[in-house]
Amino acid sequence: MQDEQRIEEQKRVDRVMRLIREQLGKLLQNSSGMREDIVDIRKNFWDDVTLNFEDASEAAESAASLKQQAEVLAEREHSHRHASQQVKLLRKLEQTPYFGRVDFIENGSSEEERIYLGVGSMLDESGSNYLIYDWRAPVSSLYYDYSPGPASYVTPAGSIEGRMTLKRQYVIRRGQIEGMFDTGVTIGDELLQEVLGKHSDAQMKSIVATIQREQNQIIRNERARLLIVQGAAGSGKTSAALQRVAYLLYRYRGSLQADQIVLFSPNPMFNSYVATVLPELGEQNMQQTTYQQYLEHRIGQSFALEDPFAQMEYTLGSMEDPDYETRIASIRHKSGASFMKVIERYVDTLGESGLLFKAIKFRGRKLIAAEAIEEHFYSLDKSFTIPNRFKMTADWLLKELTRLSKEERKKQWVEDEMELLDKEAYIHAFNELNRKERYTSDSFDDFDREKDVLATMIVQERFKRLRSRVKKLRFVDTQTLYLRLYENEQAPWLVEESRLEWEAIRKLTVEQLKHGILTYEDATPYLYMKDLIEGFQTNTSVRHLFIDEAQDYSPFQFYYLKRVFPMAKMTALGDLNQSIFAHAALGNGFDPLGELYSKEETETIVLTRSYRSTKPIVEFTSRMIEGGSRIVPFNRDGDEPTVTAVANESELHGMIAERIRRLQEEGANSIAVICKTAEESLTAYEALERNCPGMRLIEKETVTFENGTVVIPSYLAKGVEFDAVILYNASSDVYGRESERKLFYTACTRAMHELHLYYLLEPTPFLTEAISKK
Ligand SMILES: Nc1ncnc2c1ncn2[C@@H]1O[C@H](COP(=O)(O)OP(=O)(O)OP(=O)(O)O)[C@@H](O)[C@H]1O
Repeated sequence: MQDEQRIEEQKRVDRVMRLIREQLGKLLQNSSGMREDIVDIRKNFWDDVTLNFEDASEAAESAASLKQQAEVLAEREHSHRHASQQVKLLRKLEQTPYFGRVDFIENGSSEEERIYLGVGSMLDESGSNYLIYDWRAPVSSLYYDYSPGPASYVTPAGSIEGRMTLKRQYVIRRGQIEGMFDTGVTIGDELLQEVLGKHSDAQMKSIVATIQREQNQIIRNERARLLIVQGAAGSGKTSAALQRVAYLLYRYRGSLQADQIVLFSPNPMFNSYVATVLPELGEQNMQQTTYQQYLEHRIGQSFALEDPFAQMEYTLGSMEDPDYETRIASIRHKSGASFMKVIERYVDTLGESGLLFKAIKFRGRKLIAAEAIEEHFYSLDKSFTIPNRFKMTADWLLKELTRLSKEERKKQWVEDEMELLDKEAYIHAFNELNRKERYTSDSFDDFDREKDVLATMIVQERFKRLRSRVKKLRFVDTQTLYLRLYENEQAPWLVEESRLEWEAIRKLTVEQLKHGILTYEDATPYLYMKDLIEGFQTNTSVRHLFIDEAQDYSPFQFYYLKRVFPMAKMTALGDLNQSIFAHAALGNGFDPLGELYSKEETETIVLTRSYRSTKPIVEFTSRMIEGGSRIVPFNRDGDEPTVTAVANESELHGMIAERIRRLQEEGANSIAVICKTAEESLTAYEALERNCPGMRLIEKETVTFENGTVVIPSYLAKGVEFDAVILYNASSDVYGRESERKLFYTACTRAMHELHLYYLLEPTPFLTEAISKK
């Protein structure tokens, strides 16, 4: 029976493959014709357009002819784009036409429908029956949400109820069925086993064939304005996020473009790690960025901006610094909503007085004094908001500049520069006068007029920069304004900041700012203040914001992102057990995030199954954290993690090098030696590199994620995974503080198949706990 079914199924695959090839052949032929057409139209564009501007009606006809020709071109180009997308899809289907099937009988019908699922839809010869359904089609959710029995799916027209009689999975490669499973409750454990058991790839993979039910809830959620996903390490948060992007692009095709979706990821290397998932699904990539890149773009050169990794290095390795406790308190303090209120109170007072302006200078002279700008600003009606008053002040300044530029033309420096002008400039002046018809047959002062034009040109050119600076509101001294926020200990906006540590925080911040340093914890408050003053620079074209590793963002940062992207729905994916930033230690998890939108607009999905690591690894790492028993390992077997005590550093390096050699022999594609900090990583790399050829050191600037053997600081390993993880030094003096528990856990959970830990003297208490709780 099994064999018969397989033969039947193979016959269907053969038929579909034949059709794919036929359709592909036709499309390729048509699209090459289309391409020739386009090239032809472009080449002969002007030949086929009749241009005549003799009178108004001829001109109108010419415009119509031009428009028509442009439309033909646009239409051909559109068809060509569509055809080449179709070609791409068929080529993918040619590899694996489909991966699943469900048989479904709708209530009230006697007909059993067979639904085959693939990465895209395909119709039969008649054009009216689906041979393959796109995995994102409404009916396809049956496959992800149900096992055989009563089942339903939602269409735009309502819910369809019925009965699923079969759910089948296929492994098809190059047109041959290599495996076939009829599945029960979950989607093919066999297939999932196979997928998860493989060695890692330098790129994240699409999980389309094995999406789990709870992941499907994330992917297809359309209601929530804010979707919060709290998921255990390796539970597929990032995977589900990327599938969700593909789903949204399909669901809202025609109205949603890939560049209206932005993914905020933890570091630039992560961008390269996930870059192929969407193209693999036949979609264009969304925009990818990091919070730091956004900050850099906004803050520019005005400060020496610290990045989150430098902050992390400090919090992990500078305990000896006398300011350490103050800095940690400062990071925590500036991350919360109460500090936002401080900034708001401060900006409120600036509406009355206290704004700082910069004089507009030109050639070393003050053209407009700071006092004059201040006077103008505060003379404006106070019922206007500060940003509006700035806009009005800028308009006034631009008018002033126009007036001043006229005076400037008479200055000696303009004469001097005129003498240095070349022939082209004179010709330009002549043409300009001609254009304005200033030359008349009886004019006798042409020379003076030419000089005037040249002087205007020179001054205008030099004033361009001034005008552009005014338009960008560069006449406001936001840097010093931010310093003023802290300078006065009695300031009214600080009334509630009476906590003991505040005085120390205030002094430390003044010190940093005076040195031109803007720490990571100050960057968002600074931008918030700047935007409250100058007006928010919002981005209204972005419709979906994805925030991966959401536990690393402070409530302040979330609030800020919401303001910057007011039209976007937000999907925040995180794991509170991996909160490694000092600002996250506030103990209230994602609660502040839930306050961003109303309860009706917010949904939370919890993922507890972990897919990345083998069962022994998940069981081992879960014992390191509170509530770890709630994490359910996927049933995949493997070796127990090893814990090795070493006597000294030279033994440590010898044993790790030997371990790497063995792992490489066994065929591991990716091996990571995970260290706590960048500093420790460098030490490890220098000691190991000689005995481990090809080993690479990953630093915060690294932008590509590749297979191989690497040494990597724990915080950069976030979000990625490796076949084998070697935890470089799990001693108690490295991971001894409670605040380092989650960092240690994050590092260990990067392992897919093997985990090996080493320590000197005494193991970290987290490790002792994991061993003793067994
Ligand atoms: N449904 C699935 N089918 C196949 N593989 C899956 C599935 N869900 C997750 N995985 C695999 O599990 C691994 C972990 O997934 P992912 O990186 O998305 O998890 P995560 O929750 O973002 O992890 P972390 O928070 O630890 O970084 C990946 O290799 C991914 O391909």
